[in-house]
Amino acid sequence: MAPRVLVSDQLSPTAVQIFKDRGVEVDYLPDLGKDKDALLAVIDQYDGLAIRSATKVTEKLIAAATKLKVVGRAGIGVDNVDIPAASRKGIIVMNTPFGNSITTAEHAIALMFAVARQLPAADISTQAGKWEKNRFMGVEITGKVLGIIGCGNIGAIVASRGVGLKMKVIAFDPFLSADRAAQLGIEKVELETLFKRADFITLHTPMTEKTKGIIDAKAIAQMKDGVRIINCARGGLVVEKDLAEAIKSGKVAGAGVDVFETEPAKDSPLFGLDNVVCTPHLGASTEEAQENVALQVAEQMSDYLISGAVQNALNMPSISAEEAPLLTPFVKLAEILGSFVGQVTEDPIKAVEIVYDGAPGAMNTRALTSAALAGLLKPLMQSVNMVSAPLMAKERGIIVSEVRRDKSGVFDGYIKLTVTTEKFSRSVAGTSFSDGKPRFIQIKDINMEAEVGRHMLYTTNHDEPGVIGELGTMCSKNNINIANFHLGRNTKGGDAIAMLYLDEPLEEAVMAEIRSLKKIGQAKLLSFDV
Ligand SMILES: NC(=O)c1ccc[n+]([C@@H]2O[C@H](COP(=O)([O-])OP(=O)(O)OC[C@H]3O[C@@H](n4cnc5c(N)ncnc54)[C@H](O)[C@@H]3O)[C@@H](O)[C@H]2O)c1
Ligand SMILES: O=C(O)CC[C@@H](O)C(=O)O
Repeated sequence: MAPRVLVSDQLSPTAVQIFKDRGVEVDYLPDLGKDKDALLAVIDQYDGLAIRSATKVTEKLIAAATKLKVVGRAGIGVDNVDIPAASRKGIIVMNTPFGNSITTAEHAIALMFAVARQLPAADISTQAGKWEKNRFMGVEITGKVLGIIGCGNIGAIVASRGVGLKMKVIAFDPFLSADRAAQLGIEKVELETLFKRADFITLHTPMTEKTKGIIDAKAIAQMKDGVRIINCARGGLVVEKDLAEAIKSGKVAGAGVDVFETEPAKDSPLFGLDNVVCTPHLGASTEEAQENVALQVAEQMSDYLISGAVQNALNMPSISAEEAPLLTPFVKLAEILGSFVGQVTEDPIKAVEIVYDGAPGAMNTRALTSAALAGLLKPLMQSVNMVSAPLMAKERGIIVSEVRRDKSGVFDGYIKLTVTTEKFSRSVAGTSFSDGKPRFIQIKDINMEAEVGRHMLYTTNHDEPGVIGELGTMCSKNNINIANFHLGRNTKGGDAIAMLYLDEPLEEAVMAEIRSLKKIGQAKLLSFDV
C-alpha cells in the first residue's frame, strides 16, 4: 500500500506534486495544523507529516500517531516538534537546513537597513503628507561594527553580506573555528567583547537552554549606548520587556524583530515603540525559499518512506540513497549481533563496545551502531528501533563506544559487539558474505561460522564427547528438524558452544529438559528477524 502523508501547514504546491509523482498519497490540509483537536483526530491515518511552524508536534499528538514514521519540517527550526517524544516512538524528524538560509539572512540585512534609516516610520509619515526630514535622521552602516551571535548557516551569510557592506564584522559562536572566521573575513570574539564593541547586533542561534534570554537587561547593560538589535532567529532569545525598557530609555536606538516570545504575536511590549520594526516571522518568506524547502522536504520524506534513505534527520544518522544498498546487509548484521547479546544477557547492561573491522569501518557506523543498539534493546522493549535506540540506551545509562580499524583478519570486514554487565563481559562477532547473509563468526571469543536462522538454539558446554548426540536426540525426539549444527571450542576439553539452526522453535518444556542435561551449561532459544 502506498504511504500516506499529511501536509498540515501552508506549503508550496511543489511539495504536493512531488509526493504524488513519487507514489506517495498526500492530503493537503494547510489549516489543520492550527486546529490541535482536528489534527489529533486524524493523525493515526498517516505515515508522514509535513509541517512548517504552525503545527505543534507535541507528545500528545505523537502518542496518537500510531502509524507515523516521519515528520518533515519545511524549514530549519524544529522547536515546534517534541524530538525526544518522536525519537522514543521511533519517528524520524527531518528538516531542510539550507533551503531558506539566504532568504533569512537577507531579511536580517533588510531589517538592519530599515532600523538604521527608520524606513517604516518614515514611509508612514511621508504618505501622511508630513515631510518630516529632521525627524528621520539615520546612521550609516559602512564602517560600523556588526556583531553576529551564532555564526552557522545564516550567521555566515549575514557575515559575508556585512563584509560586502564594508562593515567590521565580529562574531560570537563557541563552535566557530579560527580558520572559518578567517575564511569569512571576520573576527571571532567572546560574547562580552561583542556586547562592548558592536553597533549592530544580529542573532542567529537556535533556541537552547544556553541561548534562551541571551539578550536580557544584564546583556543590554554591557552594550554600547545607541546599539541596534536585530532578531530573525527565535523569539525567546530576547527578553522582550527588557529590550522595550532599553528602547524607551534610549540605551538601545532601535530594533528589528521578526520573531516573538509568543507567536502569532498579538501583543508585545515592543509594539508601538519608536524605531522598532516588526515583521510577522517573515524571515523565510520568499518565493525562492518556500519553493526550496517544499521541494526538499517532499523529496526527503518520499525517499525515506519509499527507499529508507535518510537525509537531514535530527534524530537519526543520514543514509544516502547510494549507500543504502551497501549498508543494508551490515545494518542487518549489526541488529542480529545486538539481538544475540540482548537475548542471552539477563543482567543490566552497563556498556557496549562495537568494533568495526575492515569494510564496515569505512561505512556510516552511526547507523550501524543505532541498528546494533536496536537489536540489543528489542528483547527488553518491543517498540524500539534505529531511531529510538540510541536515546533509550542513553536514558538507561549504557555507555556506547565505537572503534573503527583496518582489516585485521581473514574476512574483508566484520563487526564485533562486546557488552559489559556488572558480572561479566560477553562478545559476539559476525560478518556479511557476498550473498548479503549474516554469519556469526565468533561467540565469547570462540571461533565458529554459523548461518543465522529464524529459530536458533544456543548452548554452552564443556568440550567432551556426547553433546552433539544429546542435543540431536532432544530435537529429533520432539520432531524438530535441525537445518544446521555449528560448534566451536576454545581448546580441546575447554569451553565450547553450539549453535543449532532449527526449522521450528522448541517448546519451553523441551528447553527445560535441555537445561537439565549434565553436559549443558547455558541453553537459550533465540529468534532472529531474518
Ligand atoms: N525568521 C525565520 O523565518 C527563520 C528562518 C530560518 C531560520 N531561522 C532560525 O535561525 C536560527 C539559525 O539558523 P541556522 O540555519 O543558521 O542554524 P545553524 O545551526 O546553521 O547555526 C546556528 C549557530 O549557532 C551557534 N550556537 C549554538 N549555541 C550558541 C550559543 N550559545 N552562542 C552562540 N552561538 C551558538 C551554533 O554553533 C551554530 O553555528 C535558528 O534558530 C533558526 O530556527 C529563522
Ligand atoms: O516556515 C516559516 O515561515 C519559518 C521558518 C523558520 O522559522 C525556520 O526555522 O526555518
